[in-house]
Amino acid sequence: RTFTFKVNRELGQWENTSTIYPYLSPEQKEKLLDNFKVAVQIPTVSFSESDQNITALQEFDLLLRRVFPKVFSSSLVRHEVVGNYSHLFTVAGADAGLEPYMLLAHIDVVPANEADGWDAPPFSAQEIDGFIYGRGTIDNKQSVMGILQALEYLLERGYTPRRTFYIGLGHDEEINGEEGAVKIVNLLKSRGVKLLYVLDEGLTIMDGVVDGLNEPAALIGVSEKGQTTVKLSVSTPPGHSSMPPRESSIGILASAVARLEKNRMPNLFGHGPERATFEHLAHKFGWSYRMIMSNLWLFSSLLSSVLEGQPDTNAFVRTTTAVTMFNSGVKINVMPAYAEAFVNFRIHSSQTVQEVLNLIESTVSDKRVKVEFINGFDPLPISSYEDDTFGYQIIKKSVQDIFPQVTVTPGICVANTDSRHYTQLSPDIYRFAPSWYKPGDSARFHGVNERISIQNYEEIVLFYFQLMQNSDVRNLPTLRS
Ligand SMILES: CCCCCCCC/C=C\CCCCCCCC(=O)N[C@@H](CCCCN)C(=O)O
Ligand SMILES: [Zn+2]
Ligand SMILES: [Zn+2]
Repeated sequence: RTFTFKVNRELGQWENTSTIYPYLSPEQKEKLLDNFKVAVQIPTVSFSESDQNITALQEFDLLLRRVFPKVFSSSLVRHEVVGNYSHLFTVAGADAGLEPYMLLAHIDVVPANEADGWDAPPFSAQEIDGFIYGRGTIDNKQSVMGILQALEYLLERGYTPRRTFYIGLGHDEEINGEEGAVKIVNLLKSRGVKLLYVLDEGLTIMDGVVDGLNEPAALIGVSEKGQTTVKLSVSTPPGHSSMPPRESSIGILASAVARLEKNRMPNLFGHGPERATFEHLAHKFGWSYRMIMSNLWLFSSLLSSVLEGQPDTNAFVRTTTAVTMFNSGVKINVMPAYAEAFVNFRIHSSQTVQEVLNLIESTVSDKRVKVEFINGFDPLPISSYEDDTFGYQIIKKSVQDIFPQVTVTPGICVANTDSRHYTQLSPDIYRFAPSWYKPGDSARFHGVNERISIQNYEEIVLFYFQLMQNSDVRNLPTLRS
């Protein structure tokens, strides 16, 4: 098989849309950092589907109104509160004939506990060595604040968009988005809105994460994995611990769970959009890897075994298995009557929920273990990333404008986002925010020491600033043949 390398669209002539140069003055840098820190300091935590910090969500609403006065007063912007704490902004374009697009982000964060080993309190937004530490700094207040800050600066500088766009800020993404994203989608559907493209949180700029790839790469998520959760349970007669049976309910369940962890789901490298990721990156690898990369499918088993060696790259190549809850036992000297475990699977693009359930059954293969389907959905459709795909090319151009040293390539988002609720509004949904992701950073998502560099936050504001202007082109440039 030979590779086709995509011709860079920047070789074509881009339409001029009276661009406001992406620049931040020292005063603006100071202000945007202050705004971002306050946003991180408000603990907008989603604890569970029935427990959110409502006071914090209300405080966040007031913050947005206070720090983005132009956004909230401009005659071009319509603001609506949806589901009590989510926000929908409609920014009116001058040309009603152009199809609108939409930017998404979420306000809520997962819980954080300083005692887990944070270097700074998780809602302090403390600055250490040029980084702001805090829950939400990369998931996903950098996008919430970055988008609105960019719009504020554009409005300050007299910007009037040509193409209408929407901004949707969900307040419950971390607990499924039923009150936020789902209600925003229903509202837009009732208005007959169709979107040219949607951009949400997701993949990032990977730097030094893949062995042999010496340059940074911006991975635009063109799909996201599906997921399913199953409950495994075992019931055995209770009794005195001085006369235990050969196997306890805990032991039987532990063996089943261990079988699932040991027998991972198949490595499906090359069967989903991750194939395109490596095709686009092949020529960027160091010389020792280049032979492997340029004969990718000849060497795919070698490459896929390298990828499955790390948790983040492993998530790229297979359906992952995560045992997340395990409960049993009531007293030291009582044999437990019942043991249960929850296992969360993130489904590779080339598999379905049903196929994963079948594999679970055959791996557990013990009639004493009850396997119950809790919930799940198939992997999301794959958005287009062709040379003539407007959304993908506009995102790519905006990345290249702000990060000229970065290669842009399609990827697959390993986690889920609010954008999965938008499939009826647009076929082209992308998951990406330009935060830098370096070795070790995977542990910061939902983990300890979540942080972003001050410089990176400024780059994010400029990226959205550029994206809003680039989206105003009527058509993509024609490629030279
Ligand atoms: C070739 C390199 C491959 C590297 C691939 C891995 C890179 C991972 C980089 C970033 C991952 C960031 C994911 C950000 C989105 C997080 C969204 C999130 O947390 N979603 C939740 C939704 C929960 C909804 C309630 N069930 C989730 O998926 O759990
Ligand atoms: Zn998120
Ligand atoms: Zn998250």
